[in-house]
Amino acid sequence: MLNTFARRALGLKPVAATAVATRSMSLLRKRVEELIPEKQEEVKAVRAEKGDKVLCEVTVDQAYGGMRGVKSLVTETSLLDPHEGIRFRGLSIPECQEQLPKAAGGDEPLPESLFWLLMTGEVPTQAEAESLTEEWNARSEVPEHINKIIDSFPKTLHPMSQLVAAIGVLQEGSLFAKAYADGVHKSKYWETTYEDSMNLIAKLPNISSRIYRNTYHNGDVIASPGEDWGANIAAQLGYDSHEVKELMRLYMFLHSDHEGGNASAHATHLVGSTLSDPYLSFTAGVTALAGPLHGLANQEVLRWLNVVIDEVGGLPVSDEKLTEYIWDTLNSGRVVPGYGHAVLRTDDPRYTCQQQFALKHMPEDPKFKLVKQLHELVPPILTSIPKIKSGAANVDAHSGVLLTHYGLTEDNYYTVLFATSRALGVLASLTWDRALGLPLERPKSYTTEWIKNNM
Ligand SMILES: CC(=O)SCCNC(=O)CCNC(=O)[C@H](O)C(C)(C)COP(=O)(O)OP(=O)(O)OC[C@H]1O[C@@H](n2cnc3c(N)ncnc32)[C@H](O)[C@@H]1OP(=O)(O)O
Ligand SMILES: O=C([O-])CC(=O)C(=O)O
Repeated sequence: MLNTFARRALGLKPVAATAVATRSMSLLRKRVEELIPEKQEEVKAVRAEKGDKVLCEVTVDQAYGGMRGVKSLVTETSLLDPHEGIRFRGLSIPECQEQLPKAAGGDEPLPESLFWLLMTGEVPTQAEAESLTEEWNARSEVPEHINKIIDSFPKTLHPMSQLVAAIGVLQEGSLFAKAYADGVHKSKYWETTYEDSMNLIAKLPNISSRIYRNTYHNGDVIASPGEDWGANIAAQLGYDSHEVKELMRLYMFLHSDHEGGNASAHATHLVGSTLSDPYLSFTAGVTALAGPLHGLANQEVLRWLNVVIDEVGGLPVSDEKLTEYIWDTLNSGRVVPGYGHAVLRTDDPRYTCQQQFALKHMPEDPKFKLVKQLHELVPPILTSIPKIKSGAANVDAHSGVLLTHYGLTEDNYYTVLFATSRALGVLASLTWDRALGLPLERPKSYTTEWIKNNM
């Protein structure tokens, strides 16, 4: 059922929300509302005390070099350490796995509990996490005319392009855009940013799974079972087992956020800084994620593995042949997908966490064994090349084989799952951008001519 704000924005008659939805709808928003004045004061005090401190100097090389290492963003939801990996609001991946509420009978954190953590900095109670499950189910309906538009997309259109287009159309329901057009006071921007974010996140399982079922299963769309967010995604893709639901909860938790400088988070933040609404801002993040050096690398990894397997005539493959293939890739001017990182300098803990899932659920899977073998062979080769700063495995080196194991072999769909998860992090951040009144982002650029003449 659409919530009252969304129905109004879509020109539909408001209907009474269920008692459950009304109760739960207030929980997270109420907590965020309580936290905003505290956080605004904190930021004000930090800026007053430390506003003139220097975070870093920027060299000409950094300006040409993709701003690597330039410290110039503030993002509250997570922080990346080059050696330790990501911490979500201070909690490492194992700490989240231990502390965050789970589904009944499950071992992996509910994405709902992670979203609560990202939004508030607090570990939710089981009841708080479950209130989000209820709330997202209550907000999950996609208007029928938008479903029809999604159904009209050709199967040949890349699923990421379908996702961008679908979210672009969903934007007609943006409460932020409407409130802005109606002249809302800037102190209230966060409220409709929050509502749009919640509506968009709630609808993503319906949208993402519809794209999958249309593209690969002749439009045989599966209705939401109304379980938790991760379980709904698994079920609507066509996987009803406990194990795939667990995998989907884990996947959605792991891919959600990676501080503010990665291309999808930064793109969402940048576009959001123009006061573009959450739907349009998120499409910017999705298009960034669709690049092969970023999220699409998970698709590229699976393709790379499949080409290796075809070329060597099946598994297992010897270390010698694999080494030869890695060098062929490098010598032909291509990257080895799933390895290297702009910030991380050791194995990505998201890789390690997925490996633990595989060891528990699918230790004998031949492609998992190939991934493990590559994990031994690729890093020393890459680190033997002086220009490469890290040869370590990143998150994308592993995710595809987990999905493939359970039968989800359509690799050009994988990044849609990544994007669905990434919505949790970047939309939580966007809500805080509005709550803290962050301004338009607009760094200064120079020409080469200027640098030659002035540096
Ligand atoms: C969710 C994510 O986004 S995780 C990352 C997913 N992307 C991939 O797995 C793609 C493969 N990896 C890469 O292309 C890179 O390691 C990136 C894009 C992730 C990081 O790039 P950078 O920060 O520029 O890394 P770095 O400083 O080490 O790059 C220096 C050189 O090494 C190369 N290099 C880095 N990693 C690799 C790799 N895996 N294979 C081959 N070459 C590599 C770069 O292409 C660059 O070459 P160039 O100077 O000729 O352009
Ligand atoms: O941090 C980065 O640059 C890329 C990455 O791993 C992510 O966004 O998940």
